[in-house]
Amino acid sequence: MVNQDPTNPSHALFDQFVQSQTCKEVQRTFSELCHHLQLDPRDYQSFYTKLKERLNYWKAKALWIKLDKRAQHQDYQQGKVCAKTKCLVLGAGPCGLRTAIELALLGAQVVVLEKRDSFSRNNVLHLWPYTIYDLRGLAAKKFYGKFCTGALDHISIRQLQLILLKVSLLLGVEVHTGVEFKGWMAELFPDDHPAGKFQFDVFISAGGGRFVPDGFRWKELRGKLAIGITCNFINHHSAAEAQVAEISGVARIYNQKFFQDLLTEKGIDLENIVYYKDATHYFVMTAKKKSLLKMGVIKQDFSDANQLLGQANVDQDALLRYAHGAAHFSTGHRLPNMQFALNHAGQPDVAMFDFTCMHRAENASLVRERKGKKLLMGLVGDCLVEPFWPLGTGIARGFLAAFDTAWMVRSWGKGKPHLEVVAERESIYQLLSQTTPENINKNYSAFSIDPATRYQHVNLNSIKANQLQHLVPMCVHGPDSVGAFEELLKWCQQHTAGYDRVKVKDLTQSWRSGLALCALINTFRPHLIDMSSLKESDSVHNNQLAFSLLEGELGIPPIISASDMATKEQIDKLSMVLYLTQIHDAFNERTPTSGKHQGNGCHTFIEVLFKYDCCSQFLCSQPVAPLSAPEVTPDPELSPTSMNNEECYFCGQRVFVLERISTEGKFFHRSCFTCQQCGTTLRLGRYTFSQHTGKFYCELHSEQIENKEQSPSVKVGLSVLSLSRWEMKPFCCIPCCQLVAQLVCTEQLRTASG
Ligand SMILES: NC(=O)C1=CN([C@@H]2O[C@H](COP(=O)(O)OP(=O)(O)OC[C@H]3O[C@@H](n4cnc5c(N)ncnc54)[C@H](OP(=O)(O)O)[C@@H]3O)[C@@H](O)[C@H]2O)C=CC1
Repeated sequence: MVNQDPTNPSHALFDQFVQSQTCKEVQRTFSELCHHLQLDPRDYQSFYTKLKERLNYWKAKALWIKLDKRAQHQDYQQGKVCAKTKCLVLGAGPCGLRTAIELALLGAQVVVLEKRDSFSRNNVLHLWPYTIYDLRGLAAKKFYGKFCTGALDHISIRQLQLILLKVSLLLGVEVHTGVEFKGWMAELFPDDHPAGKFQFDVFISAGGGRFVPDGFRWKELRGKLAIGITCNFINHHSAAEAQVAEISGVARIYNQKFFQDLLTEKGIDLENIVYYKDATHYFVMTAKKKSLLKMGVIKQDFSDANQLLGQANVDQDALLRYAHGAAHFSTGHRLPNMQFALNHAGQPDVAMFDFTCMHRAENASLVRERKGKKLLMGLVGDCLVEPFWPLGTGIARGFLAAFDTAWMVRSWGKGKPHLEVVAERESIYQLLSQTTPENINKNYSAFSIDPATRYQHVNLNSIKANQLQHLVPMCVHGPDSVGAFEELLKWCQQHTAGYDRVKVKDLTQSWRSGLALCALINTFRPHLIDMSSLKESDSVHNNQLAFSLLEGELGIPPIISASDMATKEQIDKLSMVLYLTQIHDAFNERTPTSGKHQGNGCHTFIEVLFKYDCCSQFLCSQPVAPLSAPEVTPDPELSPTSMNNEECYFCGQRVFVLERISTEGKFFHRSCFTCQQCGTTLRLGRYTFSQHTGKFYCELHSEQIENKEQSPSVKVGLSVLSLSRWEMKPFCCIPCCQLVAQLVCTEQLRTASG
């Protein structure tokens, strides 16, 4: 090669690396380059710097300029911000690799595991303008000269993975292929793989739609049956093939004649079709069930989509004929020599699937304890939100989530309290499903991992830490928290000592009769309670009195009902700790005015507890009111709901923290969470929520409701209903049916690989 120094083999190796066209080749040439330059790729902190120093080659320099520009962004703080963070990324799909790059730029040690040992996906992805800009910034064109030339706005998954793999390796990411992550117990396969020794404090799953790690919950959202077919034909790159125009999306309502002719000529009935010319000739179409049955592609009609499209019910040869016929016709019979490309299994690359059903994780992050240490977990890509093909959102939202995840890891690396890290991530996650090319910021050059550069109207605090207690484990064993509990106990003992029938020995049983709580209140507000009037046996009354006073005077809501407190076999220690902590903090604002004791107790338990993530679910959502001299004697019979702002969404009754569950931003009793139609108890991971009616349904009735709501006179009405149920809010606001029809149908499959 003319451009390289013939005396320097590293230049040739570098060229080979840049031009490699398979995953294996990239890994091999990279390893040879490292070997030649005497670089250890595991030396992640200085690998990139040393590589730049040792590879004095103008072609490489052009690449460094691009990567340096990105790396110098202030968000990364010169790669120091996550210097102590160790991240395991599962999946070397486009989203896993894109995330890995950002984590490496933050200075983290990053290991990627991928169970496949080759990149074999021919399907073509539509790229939103910002993703094109982003990939250009990562020197995509240096690795793939044809990247988005002219008006092209798509790329094959395989090619995209190759680009991202190369950038990842250059930035010091360790990528292992042919390794499967088997879960926390079984860890890796093969089980003796060296990556099994990697100790990490951040785990990012980018394993695609089928891999969701333990701890994350999914929502399944169903729309109208829609059957997608993808197929790839070999691109021989002949002049005749070059002449054939791409179809960036043709929908039935715009070209009735085209679809009618296709039906007449071939018996193929489609809603729409897209054709992209890339490494392959790639087609994606939505086919009507009736024509698939008629053409013998689907053998038997079933109402269940899984059964309908199950392997046993599909005639593969008929499917090939169907796909071939549609592709041939739609390109005006001008594509010569149409041979199917092969998929990773060596079979003709044709797939038929149901894209009616979408999955979406309820949360994008959580914290777990693993091997005695805190582990931050996050989801990106299809395992976070399965893309709705007709909107072509896969990569665009996948990359946004990758940046958001990197922002989360940055906060983690900076030592932000765990609950706050998760709360911020979840606040940002709320925006993802509503993002469109139109409503993201347009200044692409300013895009960074900081969400404010990309989303309009970001509120990093829209979800509060106290709503996320289930995502962050409680640590009651840490030495500091044990100390804090003892200190709290001591404070309680100090301020209840000397009261008749009160002996505080612990933070649970000693409080059952309610007398200890009343004594605590009496110490600080003696005129609120006449202790002599209380009977030890009347524990429900005593507890109710104490709870009402504490809520009315201090704004501290009870965590449990008075009767449960009196009769429940077990009193939850941590709940009590946090309840008493709030009382402590509220009373600590002031010293006792009179009563048996003077002086305040200990310092802030909450701080210690927060430090150890003893979560804030029990903390009052309003600031605790400072104690003021009461004007009136509170009524001991005060209704527990009278000051209640935590009502069950279903029954309207008070829902105590300990008995409540929440989803869709609503709080309710576990027992009230039932299907609106049949009363079956619902599970958090399996229900349908209608945004129209605000009601919850079981799987069976979600379909019936959907059918009922479908108006036969306005067919797209169902799509509107479905889209709104999938929280694509901009669509539901469009009043004009025609406009909706246009949006749904033109977008459908325009960007289909999504
Ligand atoms: N057919 C298509 O057209 C597809 C398109 N895409 C596009 O790519 C976009 C981004 O996808 P992305 O989220 O990155 O997901 P991908 O599916 O592209 O990548 C995930 C990778 O992780 C691998 N994986 C899954 N489980 C494990 C495991 N336990 N251990 C190790 N590796 C594992 C998967 O292998 P395996 O696949 O063998 O499970 C896959 O190679 C999508 O939104 C979509 O646009 C993605 C997938 C398919």
